[in-house]
Amino acid sequence: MLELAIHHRQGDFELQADLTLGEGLTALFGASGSGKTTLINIIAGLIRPEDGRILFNGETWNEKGIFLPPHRRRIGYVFQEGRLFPHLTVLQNLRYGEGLLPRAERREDLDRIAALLGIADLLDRRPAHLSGGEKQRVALGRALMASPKLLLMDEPLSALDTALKAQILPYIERIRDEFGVPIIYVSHSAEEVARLANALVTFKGGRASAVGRPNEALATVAQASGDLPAGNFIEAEITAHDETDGLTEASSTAGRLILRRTPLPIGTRVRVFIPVSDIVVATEPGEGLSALNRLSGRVLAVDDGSGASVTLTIDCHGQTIIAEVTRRSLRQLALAPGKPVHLLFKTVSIASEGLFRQVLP
Ligand SMILES: Nc1ncnc2c1ncn2[C@@H]1O[C@H](COP(=O)(O)OP(=O)(O)OP(=O)(O)O)[C@@H](O)[C@H]1O
Repeated sequence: MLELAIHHRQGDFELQADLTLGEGLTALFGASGSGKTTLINIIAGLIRPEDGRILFNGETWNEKGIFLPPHRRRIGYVFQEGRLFPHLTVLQNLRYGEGLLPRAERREDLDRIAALLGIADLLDRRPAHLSGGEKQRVALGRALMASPKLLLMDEPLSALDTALKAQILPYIERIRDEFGVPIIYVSHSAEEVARLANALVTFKGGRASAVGRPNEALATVAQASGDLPAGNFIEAEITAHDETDGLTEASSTAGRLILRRTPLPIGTRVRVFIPVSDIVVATEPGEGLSALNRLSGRVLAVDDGSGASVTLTIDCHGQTIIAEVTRRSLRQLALAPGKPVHLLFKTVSIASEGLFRQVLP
């Protein structure tokens, strides 16, 4: 557990962070210049905060009069560009991280890490002869070889194109799921955050705030980042596959979801993305409709903005879902707080890229 109580000024910028970060992957999300890199540099010990307390699993890293230097914090740091040593081979780059540790503390096995990251065939090459994605996988491997207690990743995918990102994301998921090392991950991409994050910290005006319910906050994050349309994230568990119809069923607090057949096994926890624009709101259950997904709930709030459509916040058995209707529908259906409603959407509204596998700590 990482406990932070930090106040730091640099120039005109002030960072305030009072946070407790736990297991799994915590995403730091916020506009450019909002202080994300400053915070992870403070955690890493690369910046000494003006005033602050950092405790990691009970060990004091920073407090008045105490400053544990970076190399004693046992942190793995992966940057935007891999920053590999150009004169060393992949193998030597990997061994470098390990070499920083006393022999007794070396926990990681090079073969296991090289296999996990798919770099076993690259060990003799130098960074100049690697693709961008390969470099980043080696950078991940080098960080892991130092047997870190905490991994910091500052936009590790942002220098890669979409295809390469898709190639690396599963490796980051495996690190998250198989290493048991907490990860703090800076990202501008809602898609990455949706797929990877167990917890979320957002930054506004230099203030870092932990978000209690990441699924709901993710919808806002998605809109802010512009890489996903306005939508809802629902946490669910895969319960059955229907081979005949090519469908997968998942259960969630909100109700049963019918998805397109996914290869993910039964029992897998997923985060499902449903765009706001695909949800139909009805006051009757509705028969003779093709939409397979039907959730029931109650209107919590009506956001009567200025445009032609109105945003509804609906509570579906504890899961908040956002939907949009026209002003005319609002009137005709007499939608108001407290009104019971049914939400319909098609299975095809859930794109396969809108299904994010989760392993929650
Ligand atoms: N050495 C410095 N001296 C003064 N101000 C600085 C210094 N380094 C960064 N800043 C300022 O601190 C603020 C936070 O910067 P930081 O790099 O932490 O933001 P960020 O959220 O990581 O941004 P990005 O997403 O663009 O990487 C910015 O306003 C930046 O201009």
